[in-house]
Amino acid sequence: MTESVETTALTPAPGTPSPGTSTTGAGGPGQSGTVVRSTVLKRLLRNPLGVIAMAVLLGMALLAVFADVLAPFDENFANISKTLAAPDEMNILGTDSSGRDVWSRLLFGARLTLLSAVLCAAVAIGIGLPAGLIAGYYAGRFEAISNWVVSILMSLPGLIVLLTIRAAFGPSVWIAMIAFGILISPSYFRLTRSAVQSVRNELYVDAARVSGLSDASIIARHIFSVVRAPIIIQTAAIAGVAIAIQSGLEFLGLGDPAKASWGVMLSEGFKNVYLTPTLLFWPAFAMALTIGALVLLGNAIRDALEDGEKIKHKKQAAPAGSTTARGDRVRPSRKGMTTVEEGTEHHLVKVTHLGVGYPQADGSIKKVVDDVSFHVDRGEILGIVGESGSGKSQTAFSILGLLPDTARIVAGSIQFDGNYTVAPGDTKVNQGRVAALRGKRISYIPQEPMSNLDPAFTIGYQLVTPMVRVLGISKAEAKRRALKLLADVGITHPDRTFSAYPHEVSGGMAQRVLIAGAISCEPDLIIADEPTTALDVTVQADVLDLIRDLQARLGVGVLLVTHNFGVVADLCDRVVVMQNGRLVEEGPVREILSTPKEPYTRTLLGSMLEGREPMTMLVTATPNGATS
Ligand SMILES: Nc1ncnc2c1ncn2[C@@H]1O[C@H](COP(=O)(O)OP(=O)(O)OP(=O)(O)O)[C@@H](O)[C@H]1O
Repeated sequence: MTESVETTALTPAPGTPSPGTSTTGAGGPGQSGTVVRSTVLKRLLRNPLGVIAMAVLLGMALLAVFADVLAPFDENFANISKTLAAPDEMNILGTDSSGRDVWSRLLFGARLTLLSAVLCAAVAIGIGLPAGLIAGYYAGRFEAISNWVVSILMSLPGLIVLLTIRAAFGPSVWIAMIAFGILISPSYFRLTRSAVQSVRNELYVDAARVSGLSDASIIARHIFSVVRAPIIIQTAAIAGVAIAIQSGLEFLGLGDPAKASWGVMLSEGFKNVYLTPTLLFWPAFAMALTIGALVLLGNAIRDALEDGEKIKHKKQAAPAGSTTARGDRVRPSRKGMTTVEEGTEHHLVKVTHLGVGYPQADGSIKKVVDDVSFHVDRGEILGIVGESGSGKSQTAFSILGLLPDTARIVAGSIQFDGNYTVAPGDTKVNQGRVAALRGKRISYIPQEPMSNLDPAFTIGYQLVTPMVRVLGISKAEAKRRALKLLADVGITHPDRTFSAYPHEVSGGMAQRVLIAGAISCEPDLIIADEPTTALDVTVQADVLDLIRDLQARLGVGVLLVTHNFGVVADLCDRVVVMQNGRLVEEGPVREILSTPKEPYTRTLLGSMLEGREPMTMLVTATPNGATS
């Protein structure tokens, strides 16, 4: 997830297992090459059909662009003494019933026909793509209204609408194509919206949000990349349909007779089909060639995108971790402490009587966090422990400002470094304030490392981009820092991991990458949500060691969400025990472990000692908070 920057040099912790020993993939031993993605264009050029299609379309485009130069006559120049003439030196494809040169009209017709197809596709994309992106990403009211508009547009009889527009505005091909573009924009809308919906809730999108990226950046970087390919394929098909529709209208005699187009020529040829069949053949041939090339190109692009990956062998990079990980830690001056808002006690994070709830169908609000208070200071690790569904993540997400839209703050407040991100009486987290903190002063280590990395980008890219944006450093500098960070978190071959895609590394290595990203902006607070749950047991200890080591070196505050008291005992200074959304007990870890006061804490501890993980309800809570 987070991708940001570390300016310090970290020394691996004594006792930290040999980096990379527990990982596979890019850093795995014995790997002789790295999987890389060849570009779509290269794959397209290797497909003969793709090359033919591109050549045909390029040829058509060149003929259209240079029509003025290549055409021996004006499109409407008529030699009435030479009608329906056979091909000769002057008129290489003959003349039509008005004595106009067929070759010249084909060239000018190509210009009009291709431009009108481009206009139609541009209008459809211009409306459908942004609307689909917004509706898919934000959902809510915009999506509901868009769905209505789309349904209305789709229920309109297209041909009748076009005929009406022709009657109202005259035989303009441009107006007809704009109207047709609007009529087919729902196809782009629906395509885009469903593609966005499929990734909207991916963890790497949440992770990008946590790393401080704005919605616009997330859409441009993570969401748009998902719809780009289908849009290109669809455009090839739509352009072909636009040519067919436009020519069809003109064939019916609804076009502008003053302009040469393939449709007008078809109509003219049809009238004289018995006298000069070639008049019909040439525009039909040009249309078939162009539409066929568009269809083939769409297929070739689809094949190129589905063509997976190839193995590119390259020299093994020398291990960099051992050397680059060494060095004295120079922690640059931290952002100044902000002023403490009046009437507050200063802590790094202070949660006071927090309540979070979700409105129910009957109008009531179901509280999932109820009257929870705790604080985290710099340099300490606070654990929030509790069984599944006890409200740990909802509490952490309240601090991160990542609660779902439907969630309500029903009570209490949250302060970060003295300033309210949820002020008393607020019903929502102050997104303006939290967005400025996320990725910079608050970072997040997620539960599932793999889902929090965008599969479409290399690990290096995902580390470098936020550094460039947040720290304002050059790409080269960001790359240098990223490589060092990767070495610092115990990755054996930072170079190789840097250029690897997420699917090429193991879960343990991905979690190390995310930890590198989380510390890269020197945050004041790291929120780690079950950071080891998704990992192999053999890797869990490594990752916990790493978090402990980094926390001690950087002096940051850590809020560790876990259901596992073993992890708390291993890592935390203080612990908060939660059950059914309420805080059951709080105190120093040693104290809670040795003399737990509450029965629920004892049960939770008991399950740990028995080696069970308390993932399910252990104790039934009574309404007053007591346990049975
Ligand atoms: N979007 C939502 N709408 C309604 N209820 C929700 C929503 N998200 C979470 N909840 C409820 O909030 C309660 C607390 O959930 P939370 O995710 O904080 O639990 P948790 O202690 O972190 O559990 P886990 O370890 O399984 O993640 C649960 O009962 C859950 O069903």
